[in-house]
Amino acid sequence: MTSVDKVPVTILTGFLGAGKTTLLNHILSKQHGMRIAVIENEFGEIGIDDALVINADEEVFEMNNGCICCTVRGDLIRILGNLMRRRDKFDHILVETTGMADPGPVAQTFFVDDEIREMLRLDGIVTVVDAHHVLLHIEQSNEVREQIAFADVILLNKADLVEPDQLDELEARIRKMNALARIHRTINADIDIPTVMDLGGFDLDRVLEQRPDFLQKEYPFEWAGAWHLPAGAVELRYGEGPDPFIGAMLIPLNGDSDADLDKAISIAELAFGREGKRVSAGAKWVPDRRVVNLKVPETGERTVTLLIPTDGLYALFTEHGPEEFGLRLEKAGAQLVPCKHREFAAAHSHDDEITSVGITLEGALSEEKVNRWLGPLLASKGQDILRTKGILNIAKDKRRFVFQAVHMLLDGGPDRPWQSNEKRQTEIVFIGRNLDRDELTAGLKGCLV
Ligand SMILES: Nc1nc2c(ncn2[C@@H]2O[C@H](COP(=O)(O)OP(=O)(O)OP(=O)(O)O)[C@@H](O)[C@H]2O)c(=O)[nH]1
Repeated sequence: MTSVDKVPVTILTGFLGAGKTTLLNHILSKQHGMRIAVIENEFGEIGIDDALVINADEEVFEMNNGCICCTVRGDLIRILGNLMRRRDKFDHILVETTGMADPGPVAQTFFVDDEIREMLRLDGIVTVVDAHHVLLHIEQSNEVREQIAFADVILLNKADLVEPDQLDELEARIRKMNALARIHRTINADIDIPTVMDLGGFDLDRVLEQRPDFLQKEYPFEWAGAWHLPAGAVELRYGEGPDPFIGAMLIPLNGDSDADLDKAISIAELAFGREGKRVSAGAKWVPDRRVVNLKVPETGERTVTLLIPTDGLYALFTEHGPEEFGLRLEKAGAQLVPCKHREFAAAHSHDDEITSVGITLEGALSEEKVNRWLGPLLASKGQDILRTKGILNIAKDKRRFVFQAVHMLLDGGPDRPWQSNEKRQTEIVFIGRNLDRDELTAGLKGCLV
């Protein structure tokens, strides 16, 4: 299949509340003659975006429960595969990521999966930037920096909320993070569709130049070594390291070929995805198919005794390279040298501090009480509460009240009437740091009539 026949894909990214859905709605409502299939990935305990995306003829596929760049990448590949069986129905695919996604691994999907690469081509990464909040986000979020660095096109959105000279400064700052992206200033993500949808190809060479390991698969461990180990006790010694606990796993190998190590790698990948067990200093470790979390000492060294069941070849996988925490194996005071070892690109990590709290509540709310609760709540906690979205059941109103906020900027109003087959209930989701579920739930309950 030539590049022309392949279906173009656009990845739409940008931090929480930057304006991705606004851009999506703009694209879906314009007459551009393109038939677009949309794949959406939402962060948050309750999916509200459904209510915020306009009804369009285009097909929208939702992916919830996980971030597109990690756990649901398999889902993305499956949905893309299904779409390709009906490829006569559309001309372009748009993948909207969550505000928390690192676009790198999503983009990587289009280069490393053979079937996908055969049928689809990444047209580009479009990053929407919230001009009003982006400086705060650049400081706090690695994902935002990645979203800007990977972009082919950047929309410097919400230009109406920022003075022109501040916009100039912002643009200069972003330019430093990505010298080649095309930057457009927008209000309500209002932009010519070809400017974002017809870029003619994601610039893989540019990305490879900046990140030579872009196409390298990521692993949940950084290092593996193979040793011939004698049956009985072997000492594993280590010292201070980069994390309070470091995961490790010992697996018997059938032989010392690359294929044998590859087999062990697959086992270790699965095991590192599950919760590990802890062993304390001085404890005995009998190798099984579980990861052991080694407690790292604040000073000095620790020893864990490995009980090797039979003479043979074993592979030890570790979350960090051995030199990072002084790891070595010893038998009767003599160091054992691995017969081979391999290094792996480590998986990216997320800002784990950002979580979501979803609340569903029956009973009608007083609009006045909601205003009295929500406004001050967002004003006082606006630094921590990054994003709020909700569908409210307001007393004596036939219509749903749909609202959303980015930090403390609120936006919303009455929406369509509640349907007869629909449960009248309030659904609200908060995304941010230090969220107190009980306090938020109590606050919402206090708005009941
Ligand atoms: N003032 C102003 N508000 C905007 C602009 N663009 C979008 N908004 C508002 O910003 C809020 C968030 O916009 P969305 O498009 O939902 O943002 P998003 O990136 O899809 O948000 P998540 O999916 O939660 O990450 C909405 O209330 C929009 O109406 C703009 O250019 N100016």
